[in-house]
Amino acid sequence: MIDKTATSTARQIVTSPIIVALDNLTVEGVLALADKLDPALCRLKVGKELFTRAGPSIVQALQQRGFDVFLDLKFHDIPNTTAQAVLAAADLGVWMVNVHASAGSAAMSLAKQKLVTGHYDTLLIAVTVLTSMSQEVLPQIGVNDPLDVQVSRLAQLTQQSGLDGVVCSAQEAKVLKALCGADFKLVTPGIRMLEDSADDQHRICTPAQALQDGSDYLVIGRSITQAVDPAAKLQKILQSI
Ligand SMILES: O=c1ccn([C@@H]2O[C@H](COP(=O)(O)O)[C@@H](O)[C@H]2O)c(=O)[nH]1
Repeated sequence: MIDKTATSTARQIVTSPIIVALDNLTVEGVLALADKLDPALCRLKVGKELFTRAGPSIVQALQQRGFDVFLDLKFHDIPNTTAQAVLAAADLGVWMVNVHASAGSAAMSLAKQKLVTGHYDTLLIAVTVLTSMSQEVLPQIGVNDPLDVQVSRLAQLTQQSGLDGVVCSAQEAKVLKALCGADFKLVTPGIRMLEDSADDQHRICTPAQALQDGSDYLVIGRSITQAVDPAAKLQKILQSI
């Protein structure tokens, strides 16, 4: 087991709300990009693609460069498996980890309880409705309510389960801040500058609008990682907010 005090006390103050999603890159590309970015200006997100390729050592390599890491593995399983996976993530000293809210309250509560009992400071959040999804596709997964109703329902379930916040679209931020309060973190992917392509995202928003509406953290991947000069693109985004 990793000494969690060694990793958690090393955390630095980051004032930027930007979390850069490290997708569509080789492991070497990720490290080269990390070396061009300033840990005071952004956090980094390790998702399923990168973690499956590189494993826990990539988390450590990014932490050693001074970055807070959001481990975005979106655990969705029975309560015991979900909670143990969250604990394993916390043992890596990550700043934030997530589960799917649709795993249910038992899974979310147990995971949070394990973190509290173990005195971990890792934030635990839950995904509501993926930002790539639109109202039209919800019936495919048996949801016939309006999308914003489903997002609010899962956000409230997440809060009642004791978690620190949710992943949602910035389009839902205003409503969720009013519903869940200022301390409940809203982590919003699907962030695009006006000149950016939406790619596979449906519920998108500009960085400035997202913050104005109550997003706490903006997850930005391809707009930065696929830019000719990623550090310059990050600067441009920061200037826009
Ligand atoms: O609802 C969700 C949950 C997670 N994501 C993740 O965020 C990034 C977004 O990347 P972009 O390149 O800026 O579109 C990606 O890693 C997703 O897995 C999300 O988009 N929506």
